[in-house]
Parts: sequence; C-alpha cells; structure tokens
Amino acid sequence: MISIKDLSKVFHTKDQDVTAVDHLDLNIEAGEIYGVIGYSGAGKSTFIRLLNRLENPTGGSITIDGQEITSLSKNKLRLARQEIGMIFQHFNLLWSRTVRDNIAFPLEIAGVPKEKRQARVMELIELVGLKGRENAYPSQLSGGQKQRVGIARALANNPKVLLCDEATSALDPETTDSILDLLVDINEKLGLTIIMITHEMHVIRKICHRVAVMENGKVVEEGEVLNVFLHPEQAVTKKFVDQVMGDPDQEYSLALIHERYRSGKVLRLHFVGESTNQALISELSRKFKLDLNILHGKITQTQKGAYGTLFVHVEGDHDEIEKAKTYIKQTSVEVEVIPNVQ
Ligand SMILES: Nc1ncnc2c1ncn2[C@@H]1O[C@H](COP(=O)(O)OP(=O)(O)OP(=O)(O)O)[C@@H](O)[C@H]1O
Repeated sequence: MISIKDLSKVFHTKDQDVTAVDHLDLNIEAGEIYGVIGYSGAGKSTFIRLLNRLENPTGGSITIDGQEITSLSKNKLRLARQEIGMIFQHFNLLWSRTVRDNIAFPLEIAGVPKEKRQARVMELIELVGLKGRENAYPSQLSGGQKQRVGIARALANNPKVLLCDEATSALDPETTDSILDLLVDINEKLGLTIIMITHEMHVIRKICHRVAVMENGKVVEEGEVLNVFLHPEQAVTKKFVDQVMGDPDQEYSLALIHERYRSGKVLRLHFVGESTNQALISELSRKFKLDLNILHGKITQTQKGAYGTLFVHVEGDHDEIEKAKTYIKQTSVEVEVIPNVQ
C-alpha cells in the first residue's frame, strides 16, 4: 500500500544542515494501523509531512497505492491529497466555522455539489459521534470533540490513508482512549490504512498492529507491536516499552526477592498472546505438589493479544519444580528461574 524507499530530508539552515529523515525504508500494508514512535527531534513530524508532501524530500521515493507521490506535478498532487487525510495535535480547525461547515470544507474544495455535501457531512457527523453538535463552533467543544471534527473532516473525501500527527497528545488519558477507540472503529469499518506518529507507547500498545521506532531520522527497530514489546532490541525501544510496563526487575528488586524467599524458587513467567488467558497458575497448583505465590507482575493488552511478566514464588520438591517447569515450557509461556535463590 505504502512503499517508502531511501527517503531523506535535509533542512538547510543558516548555521547548519539538519538531517531530519535519513535514508528511511518502510513498507506499510493496506488496512493496517502503523505506529511510528520516537522522542522529540527524532524526525517523526517531518516523516509524516513527507507522506503527503507538506514537505518535499531531498531524496528517495514514496509510493502510495501505486502512485509515486514524490514525482507528482502540483495539480496531480492536489488530487492525490484527497486520498490522504490528516489529523493534527492541535486540531487545525477553522474557528469561524461551525462543526458542520468545518467538515464540509474539504468537500467544497473538491467541488462536491451542495446537496451531496450536506448528506455526506451528516454521515460523517454520525460516524464520529457528534450528532447534536452540528451547529457548535470549535470554541464550544471539548478537546475530544474537536479531534472528532478533525477526523470527520479528514475522512470527508473518502481517503485511503489517514495520517495522525500526535493526534492525542493534547488530550487527557480518558479522552485519548475514546479517540483511539474511534480510530480502531474507523479502521475496521472502512478498512482505512492509518499511520500514527506519537511519543506515547500507550498509543502504540492500544491500537497499532505494527510499529517503527525512530531515532536520529532513522528507523532503528520495526515489527509487530507484540513482538517489539516482548523482545525490544534497541535501548530507545526498551525505554518506550518501560513507559507502559515499568521495568519489572527494577520495580520488584531482585535483591528484595532474594532476601525474602530463601527457600523454594522464584520464576519469571513471560506471557505472550493467547496464553495469558489460560489459568496457568491454578493449573500448576492442581497438577503438581507445589505452593505457588504470585509476587508481582503486569499484564497488558495489545491489538494482537496480551503480554506481560509475572514473578511467582514456588515452594516444593526439586523434582516437582522441574516437572512444573517442563510443563510450562510446553505452553507458549516462557519461564526463567531467578538466579541465586536457594
Ligand atoms: N523547517 C525546519 N527547518 C530546520 N530544521 C527543522 C525543520 N523542521 C524540523 N527540523 C529539524 O529536524 C529534526 C527533526 O524534527 P521533527 O519535528 O521531524 O522531529 P519530531 O520527532 O517530530 O519531534 P517533535 O515531536 O518535537 O516535533 C529536528 O532536529 C528539527 O529541529
């Protein structure tokens, strides 16, 4: 659906050249919600603005749905942009226009006749849950409602792709979740491809199927969200995962575990995907002569299933513990014995 090859953007400023996007390659499938995460200055905003050519690249190519965006003339670009909706952190609404007229704006520009326009606007208002607020002005709306207007406006011309630039960063956590739910709903209903730029791992965890981690203009890590959560490779990715999960080793210090549990063993169980729903702990205590005690843990939900870590203290015969470990290894749960506990 979207193919990005060797994409670069260098800004020439008075003092220096800044490489905001550095030889970036990426492929995004039709219908997926693709997240791009990175700290401030990583190049995310520049990257997303290159996708609809709000910025022109210094090098490389972008192909969206078979059309090479990077080589389009101005006129053709205007048409191509109707296929690429965009929403912004600060909504970018027209303050002197009502909700209805904000949403109608891109339809006016596209030359859609008045009657068709009105019908389409009502459809969109229904879709984003703003029925009854058609005549309100942006200043009369909450942040979440403003973003709903932004989403409706971005969808007006039936785009194939929706670009979201920090779309929930100005919202409180509850409103963030309701907007993310709306985006998932739209993705499923319309089969829309969504690209999310964010610095919040919560956003990635909650709605994205795949994620790319950006640092210094480059993609340093990429993959399915669940896999990236489970096996983060780069230091920057680990930091983002800790944003959501905390670092279990740090939160429940291993030294403390060693001090408290001088007998038995402490197991660290990694749950991935479906297995998290199995009642593994109660199964273990039923099947083996063991006393099990959950010490600490955190399980979180991603679009492709749950994932998390549990620390469990196990008291019992050496052989029974070994049998239990073998049993766990036959499931999709990964097990590890915390060293130095006698
Ligand atoms: N118009 C510009 N002129 C010069 N430098 C720019 C311009 N736009 C961005 N940059 C520089 O490019 C780099 C990447 O910026 P960009 O805004 O894309 O990063 P970001 O990851 O989106 O961060 P933020 O979330 O803070 O916007 C930064 O060093 C920034 O200063």
